[in-house]
Amino acid sequence: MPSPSSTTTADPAASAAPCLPEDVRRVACVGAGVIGGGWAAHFLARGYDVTAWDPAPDAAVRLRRLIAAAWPALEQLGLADGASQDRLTVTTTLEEAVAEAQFVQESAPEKLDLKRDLLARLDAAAPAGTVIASSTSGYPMTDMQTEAADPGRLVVGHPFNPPYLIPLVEVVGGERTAPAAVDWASRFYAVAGKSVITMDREVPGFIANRLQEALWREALHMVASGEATVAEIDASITEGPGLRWAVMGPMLTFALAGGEGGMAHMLDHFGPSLKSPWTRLEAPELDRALYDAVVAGCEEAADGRSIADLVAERDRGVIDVLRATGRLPRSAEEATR
Ligand SMILES: NC(=O)C1=CN([C@@H]2O[C@H](COP(=O)(O)OP(=O)(O)OC[C@H]3O[C@@H](n4cnc5c(N)ncnc54)[C@H](O)[C@@H]3O)[C@@H](O)[C@H]2O)C=CC1
Ligand SMILES: C[N+](C)(C)CC(=O)CC(=O)[O-]
Repeated sequence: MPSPSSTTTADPAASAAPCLPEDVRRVACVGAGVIGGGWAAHFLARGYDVTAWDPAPDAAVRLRRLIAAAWPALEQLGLADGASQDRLTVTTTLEEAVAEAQFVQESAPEKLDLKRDLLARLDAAAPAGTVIASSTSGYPMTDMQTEAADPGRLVVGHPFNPPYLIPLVEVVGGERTAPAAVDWASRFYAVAGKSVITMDREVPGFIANRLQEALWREALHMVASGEATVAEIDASITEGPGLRWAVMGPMLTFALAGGEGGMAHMLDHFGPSLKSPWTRLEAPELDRALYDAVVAGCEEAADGRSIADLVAERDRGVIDVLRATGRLPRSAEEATR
């Protein structure tokens, strides 16, 4: 859990927020599907009180089921003192959910008009100054903050699925966001156990999603043109570059492709031959045939495993990778060293 308020000093950069990031105790999660539920699980495991609201009639049941399914993985990661699924309150109105929130994470469907209206409602209902973050996977905050009375406190806090296991969150403001709100959110996420990349401008697609989109575009293109199957695309990453990327990003990985000469030799050696792939890449048409091929390919790849089976398998695998790469202690003995 974050340290108590007496150990922190006032920070003028965050003076608009009602409390310091280290002092947050109550977080609201608005929208409680895959990502909102994942955020709720993360914040509960970190010892926060969580209030959640979602308009779907079965939302509370779904949310509690998602958190219960995530909890074994979270126990392996190590729960904060006092962390409990019982610290979740599912409210019947949005206003109740955010009334006492010290931070709000919005994870509603990716529809621009919906986000605009919802962020304005959250802004009207949340305590003055409380920072409100959107999980959007691509809308610039400038486009979402248009209806809010206090757009200065609205930021993007883009997570990766599942937010309770993948450390990264990308933080960026919009044209009308106060820089102090971006700083506050970045600090809060770090206190709450996330790895934070803070952008100083609205990068289209943020950073990680922009990279994923390039890969995904090519994957779809290859399926559409019959160049590769869904299974081959997945295996090409899990049996190939994906193994390296958990250890070292694409830049340092390719620096090693240059041997002793590092990136300079890699560029001298391969640069001219790499230019042709960059210039021939094009976006595929997501037509019915491609849609069906990708869905059927994924069903075949799942080979009878349910979504719940795959979630559990992914969670176990990610925890193993976090351990193997030293991001988590490898054993109970190492944890106490
Ligand atoms: N699924 C993913 O891998 C990722 C999604 N995101 C972003 O997270 C956000 C949520 O996406 P998912 O959780 O995947 O969607 P989802 O469809 O699983 O969940 C959305 C939830 O929002 C609720 N909802 C509908 N209308 C609402 C409203 N007016 N106010 C509040 N809640 C409402 C729905 O009942 C549903 O439970 C989107 O902005 C998405 O781009 C970000 C990172 C990864
Ligand atoms: C598919 N997606 C664009 C919604 C994915 C993300 O935004 C991040 C992730 O979890 O990979």
